[in-house]
Parts: sequence; structure tokens; C-alpha cells
Amino acid sequence: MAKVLSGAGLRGQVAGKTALSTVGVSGSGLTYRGYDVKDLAENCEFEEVAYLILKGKLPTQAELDNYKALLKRQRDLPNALKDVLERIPAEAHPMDVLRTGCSMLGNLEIEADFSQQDDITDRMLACFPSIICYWYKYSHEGTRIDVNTDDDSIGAHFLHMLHGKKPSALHEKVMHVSLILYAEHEFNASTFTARVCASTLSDMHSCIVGAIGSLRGPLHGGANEAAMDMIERFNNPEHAEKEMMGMLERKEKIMGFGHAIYSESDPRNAIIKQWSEKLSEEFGDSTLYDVSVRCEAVMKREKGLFCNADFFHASAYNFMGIPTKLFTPIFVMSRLTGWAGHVMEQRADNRIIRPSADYTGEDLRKVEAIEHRV
Ligand SMILES: CC(=O)SCCNC(=O)CCNC(=O)[C@H](O)C(C)(C)COP(=O)(O)OP(=O)(O)OC[C@H]1O[C@@H](n2cnc3c(N)ncnc32)[C@H](O)[C@@H]1OP(=O)(O)O
Ligand SMILES: O=C([O-])CC(=O)C(=O)O
Repeated sequence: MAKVLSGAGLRGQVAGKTALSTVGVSGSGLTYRGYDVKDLAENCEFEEVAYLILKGKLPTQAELDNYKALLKRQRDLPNALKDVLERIPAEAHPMDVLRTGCSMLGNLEIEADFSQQDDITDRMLACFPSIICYWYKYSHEGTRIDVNTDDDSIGAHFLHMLHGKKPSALHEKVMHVSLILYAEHEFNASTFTARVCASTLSDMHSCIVGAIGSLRGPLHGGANEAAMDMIERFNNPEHAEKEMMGMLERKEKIMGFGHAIYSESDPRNAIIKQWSEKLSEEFGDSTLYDVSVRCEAVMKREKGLFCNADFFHASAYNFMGIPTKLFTPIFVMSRLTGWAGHVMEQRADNRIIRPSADYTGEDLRKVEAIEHRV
């Protein structure tokens, strides 16, 4: 049964056009430029999907090799940006660090005109993992890491900087899958933020800074961190069930469940769930996975709600040794492709986005002299 898309939150209202993705269209679930996300996650690397979203087609082998080489060359950070990152305290949230990092980059490498939008986007794609890890390692361990790794992919580059060694083939593969799943999702809140900003003819960095701010919230990308905070409190599936029943009784919102558009399932969940299970086997302790499976069953039984893309990402990232507060920044590393793709689309056929509001305030009245006001 399709979800009724009406009411508050602009639900169900068409706010523009896109050729980038379809969400919740029956029979396909989620497609990027006509390709099923499942097909892409099974058969592609993240860089192929980034190319698809940003350049409009899947690359040939030669195009992919060139694209990866181009991204690899741009991993380094300007010293002025490193200086700024070194001043941000360890207690800061990495999403705020990324927001600041992106903004600083926009001061140092300005998008002077829209003909530069492809280069500007590729540069951000190449260096966002460096921004996250440079700050994380400096603020938490006092080390200035070399952000020029020779890793083949963005996911491996990120894990290498984080853990100080090259990731296993399994971990690199899961990063490809994860980044593909998070890459694009039509007019979600953060993408819409980017498009609104783009519609004023602002620069690419400003659009991405705004989108990072929107993604940060726990009702959107921040849900993967909130889900992790919850599941790590549960010792085993029985404990999880008992605690969840209490949360539901208290009418608490359970992060990682439900969706604004999907009615029965989020097609990304089955894919990341399967990889989380594989990682749990390699990890040698499946508690977090088993707890997650029980949470899924309880929510289905009690509320008819399903896991969205974020829920099993929590256990998957944890099994790869990724600190919880870096979960949503990984989402940014990926969704940057969708955001930039939408900014480019908006620019190509633009009218400033400016909806109207139903006024609920006072009728017209006169300003009272200050001595008569109460
Ligand atoms: C990658 C992503 O951004 S995916 C989304 C990540 N966000 C989360 O996981 C946060 C938790 N989920 C939610 O808050 C919501 O499901 C959203 C924000 C994703 C969608 O919001 P909406 O479209 O407004 O939800 P929807 O209309 O389906 O809600 C229907 C009912 O289910 C309830 N509900 C929805 N999700 C949840 C949840 N996770 N836990 C408990 N109850 C829920 C709502 O409170 C609502 O109940 P009500 O009618 O009594 O108020
Ligand atoms: O579409 C949405 O509302 C949220 C979402 O799943 C995403 O952005 O990936």
C-alpha cells in the first residue's frame, strides 16, 4: 500500500524536476539515472556511481581510471585549511568540522563562475575524507597525518587514514556499497536545502555547507549515529526487546526507522543489512547484529515500521572500527555527489525557489508609543 503523501512538511508536493533519481516508484524502489541501486551496489565501485551522477553516464574503464587518478591527485589539503582544522577542539562534532572545512575551502578555492562547478565538486569529493581524518587524528591523537594515501578508492583512503593501515578487501567493498547507497535520494531535506541555495545563484561551497547542516539532524543523516547510541546500550536481543518496548510505551522516536516517502521498506536496508551480517562474522562477535535484527522485528511487529538506510549502517560501521561520531560525515562523503548533481540541475534550469506561507499572526495594527507598551 502506497504511503499517503499529504499534510505538513511539503509532503507529496512536487517542488521541481530531476533526472537524477526516483524514490519509492513502485517496482523499482530507488534508481539513479535509471539504474536500480541494488544493481549498482552489486556491480559498481562508488567512483563509477559518482561519475554516473555527476557526469551523466557510467564510465568506461578508461574514463573510470582517469577519474580515480584525478581524485587521487587532489586529496591534499591547503595549509590554511589544516591550520583551521587544528584549532577545532576534539569535543566538536565532526559534522560541524566538515561544515567549517567546506566553508574554509570555499574561501581558499573560490568558485569564480559556474564553468568551474565540475572541478570544484571533484575537489570536494577528493578531499572531504582528508578533512575529516586530518581533524580527527590531530584533535584526538595529536598527530598530523599524511592525507596523500595511494589507495585506489575514496572508501579505502578514508579507512587507511583513520586506522593507519590499508583496509581489508571486505572493508573496502563495504565502503563502496555504503557510499553507493547513500549517494543520492531525490528531494530529501539536505538536497532540497542545496537546491534552494543554488536557486539564488550562490556558489557550490555555500550550497554544500547548507546541505551538511541539514543532514546533521537526527531526523535525517544523524539517525545512523543515534541508532548506534541506542543499540550499543543493549546487551543481547532479549534486553533490546525489553528496552524497545519501554521506549515505544513512552512514545519515544526510534532512530533508524520509518521514512518520509517509502511505505513498506527502504530498498537500501536489505543491502546494508546483508553486509553488516558478513562483517559480524568476520568480527567474531555478532551481538550488535543480533540486537539490530531483534530491533527490526520488534518495530515491525509493534508499529509496522521498517529500518531505513541508516539502521544497519550503524552496526556495519561499528564492525569496521569507525567511531560513531564519524558515521554522518561518511554520509556526506557520499551524498556530496547527489547534492552537487542537484545544484548543477538547478542551475541549468533555474528560477529562484520562493514558496508562500499561510499567515497565522496578528491583524494589521499600529505601533504604540514605547511608554504605553506593556
Ligand atoms: C537517510 C535518512 O535520512 S532516512 C531517515 C532517518 N531518520 C530517522 O531514522 C529518524 C526516525 N524516523 C522519523 O523520525 C520519521 O520516520 C521520518 C522523519 C523519517 C519520516 O517522518 P514522517 O514522514 O513525518 O513520518 P510518518 O508520517 O511516516 O509517521 C507516521 C507515524 O509513525 C510514527 N513514527 C515514524 N517514525 C517513527 C520512529 N522512527 N519511531 C517511532 N515512531 C515513528 C510517527 O510519529 C507518526 O505517528 P503519529 O501519526 O502518531 O504522529
Ligand atoms: O529521502 C529522505 O527523506 C531521506 C533519505 O532517505 C535520504 O536522504 O537518503
